[in-house]
Amino acid sequence: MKKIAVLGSTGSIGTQTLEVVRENSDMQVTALTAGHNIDLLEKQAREFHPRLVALQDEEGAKTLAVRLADTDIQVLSGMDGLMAAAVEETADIVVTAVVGMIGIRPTIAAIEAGKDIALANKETLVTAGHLIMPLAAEKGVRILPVDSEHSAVFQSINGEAGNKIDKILLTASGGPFRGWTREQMKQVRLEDALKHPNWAMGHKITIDSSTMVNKGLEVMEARWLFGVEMDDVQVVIQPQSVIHSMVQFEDGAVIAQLGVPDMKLPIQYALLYPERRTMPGPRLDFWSLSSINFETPDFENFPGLSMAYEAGKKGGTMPTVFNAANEWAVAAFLKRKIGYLEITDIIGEAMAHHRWKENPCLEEILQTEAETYSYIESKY
Ligand SMILES: NC(=O)C1=CN([C@@H]2O[C@H](COP(=O)(O)OP(=O)(O)OC[C@H]3O[C@@H](n4cnc5c(N)ncnc54)[C@H](OP(=O)(O)O)[C@@H]3O)[C@@H](O)[C@H]2O)C=CC1
Ligand SMILES: CC(=O)[C@@H](O)[C@H](O)COP(=O)(O)O
Ligand SMILES: [Mn+2]
Repeated sequence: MKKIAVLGSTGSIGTQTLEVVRENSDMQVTALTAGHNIDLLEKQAREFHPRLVALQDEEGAKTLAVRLADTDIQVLSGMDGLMAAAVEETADIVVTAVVGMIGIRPTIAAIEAGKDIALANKETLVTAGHLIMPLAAEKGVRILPVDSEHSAVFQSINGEAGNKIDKILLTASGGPFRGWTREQMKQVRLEDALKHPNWAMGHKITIDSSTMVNKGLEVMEARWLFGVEMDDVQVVIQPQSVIHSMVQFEDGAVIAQLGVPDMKLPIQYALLYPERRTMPGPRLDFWSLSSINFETPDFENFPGLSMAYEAGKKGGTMPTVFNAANEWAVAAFLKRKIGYLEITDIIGEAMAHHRWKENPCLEEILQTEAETYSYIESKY
């Protein structure tokens, strides 16, 4: 029996993880967490019978405890609840499906407790990869990628132990504004940015895809997961999101993973690795697929991607500034408090203002996040 804790179970990745669990009778849920969605968390708790559930919202957790009083499920709240779910003793693997760098502390706690990590929460690796990867190695736990591109790379290097990666070719859809100029993007509304061409995802990552910041975060994520340099990761626009990513080896061979855009495959692969198992759903039909296209990324009109390379190459606290500024700006854009182009303007301003530190510890990462927020709030 595979015992699974899901951090962020009410979100896009969380609910798809539970669909995978529903389809596999040898999987069992040990803990579930959410931010505020008390109704869905209660429903999930009643269906999957975890030992504990945690809600970020303290008041909501009190209500949930009353609602679940007829069960033996423990109800916790806040960061303590998230941490307890991450280290719940019976779990083998923790799916990190919370959004944002709030995931750093529970991910570190889970690794310290010896749990394998099915990692969706890319912001954690971007900001704390230099702490997490060595810790995982020391504890002998596996960091199994859930992000579709990283799962594709992981699948492409399966069986290639000992062979050096020459280049990771990280595919990007280009988002809803592919081919647009900054001038055209001035009028972008929230509703436009939330229309991803190929994937149905949570709001934050959908906005990140539209600005190409998602791809920038993914370049940094790949650098930590696969132990390569930033310049060894090349972004390739593949508008249909059919090729999920590719790896070029030293002899020039390129190995890719393809499939329909469906996150349940990378989720199941991470949970069952190295086993592949039947999965219901549509398949790629090469007879009806008219074309697979490629384009070069537009670094000028999508400065979020250039700034991500700059932040990743600088290292230290700079990826945290890049990420924290983006989290702040996307949250403000989702509340219609800033315009679309201000998202990347804010990231640039925060990076230019930052006093850089090398090799930050956890406290310094969280302090950098707080300082980045205060700087932006003093201006916006
Ligand atoms: N969606 C996708 O297809 C993909 C997502 N990812 C990554 O996976 C992660 C999750 O993305 P996604 O599922 O889209 O996000 P969602 O916004 O759909 O879900 C986020 C989950 O985290 C919970 N949550 C939000 N804020 C907090 C908080 N402050 N404390 C505790 N829990 C919180 C939410 O609870 P509530 O519902 O109560 O708000 C929800 O359960 C992100 O890092 C994203 O980049 C990577 C690849 C693909
Ligand atoms: C499904 C997934 O992994 C997302 O990160 C997706 O890749 C976003 O699409 P973009 O390629 O548009 O960023
Ligand atoms: Mn992705």
